[in-house]
Amino acid sequence: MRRADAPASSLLLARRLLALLRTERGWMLTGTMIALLSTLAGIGLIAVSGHFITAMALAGASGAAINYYTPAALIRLLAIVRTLGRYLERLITHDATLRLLARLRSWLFARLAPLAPARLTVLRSAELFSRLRADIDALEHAYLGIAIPAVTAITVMFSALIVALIYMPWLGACLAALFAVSAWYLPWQASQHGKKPGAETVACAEALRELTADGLRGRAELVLYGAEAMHAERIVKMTAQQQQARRKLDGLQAMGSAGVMLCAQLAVIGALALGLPALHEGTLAGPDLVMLALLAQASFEAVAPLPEAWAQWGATLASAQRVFALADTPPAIEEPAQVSPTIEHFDLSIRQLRLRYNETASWALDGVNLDLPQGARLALVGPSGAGKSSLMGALLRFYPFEGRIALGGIPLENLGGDEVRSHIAVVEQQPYLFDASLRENLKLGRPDVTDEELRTVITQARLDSYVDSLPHGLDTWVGENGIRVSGGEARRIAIARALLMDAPILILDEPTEGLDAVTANELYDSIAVAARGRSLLVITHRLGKLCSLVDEVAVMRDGRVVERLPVEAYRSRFIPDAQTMHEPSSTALS
Ligand SMILES: Nc1ncnc2c1ncn2[C@@H]1O[C@H](COP(=O)(O)OP(=O)(O)OP(=O)(O)O)[C@@H](O)[C@H]1O
Repeated sequence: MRRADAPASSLLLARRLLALLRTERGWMLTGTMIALLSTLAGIGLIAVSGHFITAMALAGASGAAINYYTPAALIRLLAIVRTLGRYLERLITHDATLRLLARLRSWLFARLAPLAPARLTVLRSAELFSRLRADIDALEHAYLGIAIPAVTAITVMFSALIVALIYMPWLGACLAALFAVSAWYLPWQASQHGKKPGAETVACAEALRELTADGLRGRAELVLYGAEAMHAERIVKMTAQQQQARRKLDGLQAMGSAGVMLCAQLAVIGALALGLPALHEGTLAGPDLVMLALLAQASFEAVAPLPEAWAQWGATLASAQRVFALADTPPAIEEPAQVSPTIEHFDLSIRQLRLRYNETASWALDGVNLDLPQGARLALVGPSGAGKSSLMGALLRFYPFEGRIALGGIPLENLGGDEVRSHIAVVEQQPYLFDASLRENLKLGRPDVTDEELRTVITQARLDSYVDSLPHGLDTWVGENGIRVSGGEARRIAIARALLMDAPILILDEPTEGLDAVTANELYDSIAVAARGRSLLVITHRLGKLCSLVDEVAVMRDGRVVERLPVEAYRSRFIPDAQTMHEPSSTALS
């Protein structure tokens, strides 16, 4: 049953892939046609040249006069078509490939974006990266490595058969048999035997990427625990396994190529064996025999790439299957069918909110009730695992939930995810800085922002002296390979980003966690400016000096808000000396 299903699903995958790439079909078709034309011209050149040289030799020997001009002109034409065709083929097919790549990547990215973060957290980043890169590359290779060789080989075989049948039907039959062996049997055998090592190579490559990425991320721990050699050993073992599988594949490919070459030589022998008697009988001219033998041999040049193309086909389908499976994953959050209603005010109300990360997990939020009226300033405190970040995830419409959250009286389910997030600015504990300039990083939520507006928020976020100290100011590269950004600076950049968003609600997730007292102190001013005129929700384990930013405190424990009280009452409960802010330990809350 499974076997009967397989071709249908392969066909379906191929059709879906073609449909996806239809916007580029003009370029693809042009490239294919030019590739075909230049291959046919190359084969024609060999056959016609053989014919011409033989005819000239025979004419020279017998002293007969022959027409030099027509074949010489034809040879020149074929040579020009072949040379120009090769050049144009490279140009157009590579351009088409790059277009395909861009189209596939942007398509997949657009399909993945709504899956973040709820659906993508189940995939390890290396796996996701591998799918985005290697699988898309494999799909893009389908055009250059499979479609063009297949179309070219089929057309060349068909043309060679017609010519052979016209001159010698038996040569046609002989060629048909040899084409069947080289274009179907050998590639089929290669693909059957190549399945296992092929899958192994892909799996090893993925594992190697994961191992390398993991080793780089955890390099400090590897050095600290003296485990570098052990990690390196695992990489070496995996590389050896990959090389072993690769060797098997290379062996199969070499055997396939040798088989095709053998078929080409057999075709020449066949042409001569069948043609020589005809030559003696006078039913076939000498130049025609040479032309047929050369044509038969040259046709196999077009057949030669087929074993690899065939082997590639299985890997391409496997890649297509993985990519489509990922792209078809339904988003965790369903967007409302109708246009979001206009929000009149920004009161937030949460009732009986429950959230868990999968069907079998325990509830991360288990009946949260909380109000954040417009303009209110509230701190949400609680020990690790109490559910503070989960509450933020639900508010931002990242995760599905039970119960009710309403923004301006409108249930979140009736608002689009982007609509909700456009009203809530978040300053994360560890803001991500893209591998780009500071300007690009700041403009993330507002690409159209003017330099003047940028300057204003930079001043408000107290980033001005930092920006002035940078070698290229706002154009300084700050991402992975750029300058080092301290925890405090990164937080300020995030605050400036949030200010640019101009959202009525601001959420700060552990805004001073990991910062020294001086840096944290400096940050309060920036936060106070960012919070002005907005509802503020500060998420933290320990309130500390953040209490100066809020009026009330909600205490979370075990997925619920267990208490809400004015900030003074909260402080007096835990802090005998409010000036030094001895810790209101999160465990003391429980
Ligand atoms: N992406 C996730 N997948 C599965 N479980 C999760 C995920 N995120 C959080 N949890 C679980 O949900 C519960 C609440 O975690 P959450 O991160 O919301 O708490 P928190 O109060 O923000 O903790 P912290 O202050 O340490 O960040 C915990 O039991 C945690 O293990």
